[in-house]
Amino acid sequence: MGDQTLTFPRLEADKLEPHLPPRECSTPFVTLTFATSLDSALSLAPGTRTALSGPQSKAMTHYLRSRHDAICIGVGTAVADDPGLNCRIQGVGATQQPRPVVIDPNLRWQFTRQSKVLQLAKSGRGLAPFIITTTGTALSPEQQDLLEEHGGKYIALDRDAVTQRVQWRDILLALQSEGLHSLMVEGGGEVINSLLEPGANHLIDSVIVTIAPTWLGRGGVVVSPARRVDAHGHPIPAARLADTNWIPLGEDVVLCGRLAGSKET
Ligand SMILES: NC(=O)c1ccc[n+]([C@@H]2O[C@H](COP(=O)([O-])OP(=O)(O)OC[C@H]3O[C@@H](n4cnc5c(N)ncnc54)[C@H](O)[C@@H]3O)[C@@H](O)[C@H]2O)c1
Ligand SMILES: Nc1nc(=O)c(N)c(NC[C@H](O)[C@H](O)[C@H](O)COP(=O)(O)O)[nH]1
Repeated sequence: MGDQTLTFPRLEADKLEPHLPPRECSTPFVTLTFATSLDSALSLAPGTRTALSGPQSKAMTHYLRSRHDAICIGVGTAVADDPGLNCRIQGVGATQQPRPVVIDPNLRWQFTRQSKVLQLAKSGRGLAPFIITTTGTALSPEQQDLLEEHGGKYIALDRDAVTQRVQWRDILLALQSEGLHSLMVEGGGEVINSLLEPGANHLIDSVIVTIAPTWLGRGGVVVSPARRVDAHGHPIPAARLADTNWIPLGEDVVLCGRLAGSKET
């Protein structure tokens, strides 16, 4: 996403305010946010990064980062994007950077000293990641040293016995015990779809989606959570937003809301 400093106008920031974590929050506040095409795609293919946001909504994403303690992605995104995961809003200094969190249960991410997130941590323009992995996974001492040298660490959590995934509730509790009280979940597809499933979506406090005026076409990484069924086994919608606010930003529109039927914001 480039390296220049970004600004986000106060007028637009005020419109987002009802959808953001309060300045002080004790329980973890979870914001789900991503950029999507008109056909619900996050990128053209799993291993590639696709620019969807225009300049104004890109600045908004960095403004959102300035308002959260931590930002979370899955390992698929870490591998595809070599992300920076810092905040480049003008005036946000080294002490106000969000903590990157990468969910990597099987330690697929082979980060190096050259990885963007570690370079930014080294130069004081961001923080090194906390990597969520699973209990019993063998850590490489070299990777662990490299991560800790930059101020990051591994956090090992148990897998859920049924799904074999790490439960979102456990991730939030672990982050809370690290003093991280608001989390911005950025993607990718598997992370977003798993968070939108019925067992987890009650944990989402706010949803902020950038919709770009483009169709990426079939074969991309899409946001499309598993369907639910009613008592008769008939499919019903997976989730819906309530209290929506549509904010045009350049050629994009930003859709804010909360999940209908989930906890109050
Ligand atoms: N447009 C956007 O806003 C946006 C945002 C983020 C990523 N992306 C794109 O999305 C693509 C990557 O998406 P993806 O679906 O391939 O990967 P992903 O980033 O969702 O990572 C998937 C991996 O994360 C782990 N994971 C996710 N949820 C888990 C859970 N609950 N428990 C345990 N492990 C879990 C698993 O190992 C899984 O294989 C890339 O192309 C990236 O550029 C786009
Ligand atoms: N808002 C937004 N608009 C986009 O057009 C786009 N492609 C992403 N993508 C998000 C992204 O894939 C992950 O959140 C990154 O991996 C973060 O990377 P940076 O810190 O920006 O380097 N996000």
